[in-house]
Amino acid sequence: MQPEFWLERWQRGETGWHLPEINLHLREFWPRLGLPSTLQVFVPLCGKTLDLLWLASQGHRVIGVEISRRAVEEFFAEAGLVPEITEAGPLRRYRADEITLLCGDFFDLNTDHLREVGAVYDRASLIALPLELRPQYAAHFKALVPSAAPSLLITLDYDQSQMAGPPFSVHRAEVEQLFADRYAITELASFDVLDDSPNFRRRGLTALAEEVWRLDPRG
Ligand SMILES: C[S@@+](CC[C@H](N)C(=O)[O-])C[C@H]1O[C@@H](n2cnc3c(N)ncnc32)[C@H](O)[C@@H]1O
Repeated sequence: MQPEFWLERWQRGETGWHLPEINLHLREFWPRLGLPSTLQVFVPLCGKTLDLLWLASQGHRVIGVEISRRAVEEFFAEAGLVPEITEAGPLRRYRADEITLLCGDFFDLNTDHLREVGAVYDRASLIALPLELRPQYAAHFKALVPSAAPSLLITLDYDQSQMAGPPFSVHRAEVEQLFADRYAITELASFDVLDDSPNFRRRGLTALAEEVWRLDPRG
């Protein structure tokens, strides 16, 4: 997916992935990771998710990256926060209280941006990327995210021949292929969500699972 695809989706307000509430799986499974609230949490491809606010409410410092300036500015405006804006290399840093959003391309992030990260929450970023880009995403992720940081990952799994993405289907085998060199991977839950997704049913899906993964750094 080219950046223009996402910028146009935001421009046209076609943001069906955006939830009007905190993600239920985040609420349920994040506490099970047992992470100290002192950790900074990285949220890749964050959109304007309210999950950023929930993570901050748990005491975490939060850093997200999002390519759409509209998404970033709407996030702060809708949260009633006035961010301080500074340049951060090719990205633009918006910061208010404990939440920092880097506006720009994930692939332009460098180790300095994520130096303090201690955990990751990824909902719907891996599945936003086409098959050929996911290995690059995972490689860049592993190069930048400090090696001790665990992740909570939320993906979708369906028969990719029934529907073109995004969202793309990511099977267990691919999660393993992308991340098993660095992380022990545990599937925490798999939910049948086809009934919650009439749009995807209309597009031809006969089964749709939402899967929650825990990625723990090895050694
Ligand atoms: C499917 S949405 C998920 C948003 C968010 N994680 C959520 O749960 O609401 C994917 C987001 O990634 C952003 N995005 C896509 N490619 C990106 C890139 N290369 N760098 C930064 N953000 C990107 C899009 O603008 C979009 O907001």
